[in-house]
Amino acid sequence: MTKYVIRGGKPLHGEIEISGAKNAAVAIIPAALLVDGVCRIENIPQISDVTLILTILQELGADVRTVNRTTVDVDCSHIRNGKVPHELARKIRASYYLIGALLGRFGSAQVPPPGGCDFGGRPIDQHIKGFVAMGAEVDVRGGYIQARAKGDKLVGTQIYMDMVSVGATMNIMLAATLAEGMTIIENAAKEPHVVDVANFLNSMGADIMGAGTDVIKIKGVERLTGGSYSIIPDQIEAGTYMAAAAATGGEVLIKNVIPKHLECITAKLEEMGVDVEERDDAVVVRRAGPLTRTNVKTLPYPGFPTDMQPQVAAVLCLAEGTSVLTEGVWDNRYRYVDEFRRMGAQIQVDGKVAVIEGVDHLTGAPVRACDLRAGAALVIAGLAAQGTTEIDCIHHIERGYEDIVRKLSGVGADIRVVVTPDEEKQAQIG
Ligand SMILES: CC(=O)N[C@H]1[C@@H](OP(=O)(O)OP(=O)(O)OC[C@H]2O[C@@H](n3ccc(=O)[nH]c3=O)[C@H](O)[C@@H]2O)O[C@H](CO)[C@@H](O)[C@@H]1O
Ligand SMILES: C=C(OP(=O)(O)O)C(=O)O
Repeated sequence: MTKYVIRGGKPLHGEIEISGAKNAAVAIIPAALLVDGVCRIENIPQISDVTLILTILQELGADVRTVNRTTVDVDCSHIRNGKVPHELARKIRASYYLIGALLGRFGSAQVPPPGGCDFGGRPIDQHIKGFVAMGAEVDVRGGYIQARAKGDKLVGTQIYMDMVSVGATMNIMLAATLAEGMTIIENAAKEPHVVDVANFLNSMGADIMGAGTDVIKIKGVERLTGGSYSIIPDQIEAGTYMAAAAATGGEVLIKNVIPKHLECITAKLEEMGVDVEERDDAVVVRRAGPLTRTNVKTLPYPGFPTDMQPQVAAVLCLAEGTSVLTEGVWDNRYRYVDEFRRMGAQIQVDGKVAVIEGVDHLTGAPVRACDLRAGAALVIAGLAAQGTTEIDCIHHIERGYEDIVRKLSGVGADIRVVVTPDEEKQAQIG
């Protein structure tokens, strides 16, 4: 088994460079399926979710060429509309974007239900409602979501989302790009990655207006041709390192960010006594004094992101006083709390509300990452804790953080990857 071993208690000092956004990349790569030409995609994060989604595109016949560490050329001119393989699709949530993209390009799609972090249910009824409104028939047969346009093409229409859904907004946008006429998404999600996907599609020849507001208008076009596009920096990766600096103390310059995207996180850290200085494309996070309690509720953008909820919980565990954390997006995103308790955290959970009693210090312990951000939160807790923390199931963390060990070591953290002898032996045997 591969673990992270962290000897905590060291304030972080130095600089960290943020990679491209996971949640934009895993939608932009499937969006390339709509393009009849070469898309050069830059600032791609090196994470396992990206590798997987690129592999799925290759299985569908896309030509994927690595240009350099963060750039790929994706040519989907000659793709087939095959079934998306189960074993790949079920490993990630973002495989659901293949439904919108293939349906938009070919008028039909066969994609297994998605995977991703387990927060209770992760329904896709709003995605399906959108496809159906545009003239598709959708059912589940033989373990596949089967979607087919009744006519030759999908037809634009007005779609009112029952709740703000990032995934459904982007999936409908993908399906509508090559549809006939105008699609209007009302009550659309406004996340930075929604805007990024719209900008990517527009740069390839789409006609999308209003991304970043709650009404998005997509005028269908005949064809998308190639181009080049650079993915935005990862808001959540940046927020995670901001939380790490807040929890450990010290001073960290976090580079290659869009400070506007971080304001929801910055505001909460400042309430907790952390100093955040905004620069053009960087933030400096400093903490010298004690952390103070606050309340946090996760909400769709520009609210506090649910993908930062476990990481901010790690900081609140060390804040003086009682903090109330409310999860406003998912039913069950507190599965990590038992692992925090192993480190001495005092947290009570009742439904969507967690009450956190700050403690003077956490202590290192063997813990397990149950999902991506829960794993990142354990890293933060381990960095701040006294003693040694061993985190297993780190494959969850590697779905979404490029080079986390190198980046943290670069700011003075004592964190190592340890492969247990059993695994080493297996690797030698081949
Ligand atoms: C609003 C929000 O913060 N969404 C996050 C969510 O997006 P993701 O796309 O996974 O989730 P959604 O935004 O779609 O879900 C938001 C809420 O809507 C509900 N829902 C969603 C779709 C649907 O068809 N039916 C339905 O009921 C969900 O149960 C959830 O309560 O995880 C992504 C990856 O971690 C993040 O990048 C997104 O920022
Ligand atoms: C939950 C996340 O990812 P996914 O939806 O891909 O599981 C995340 O990015 O925080």
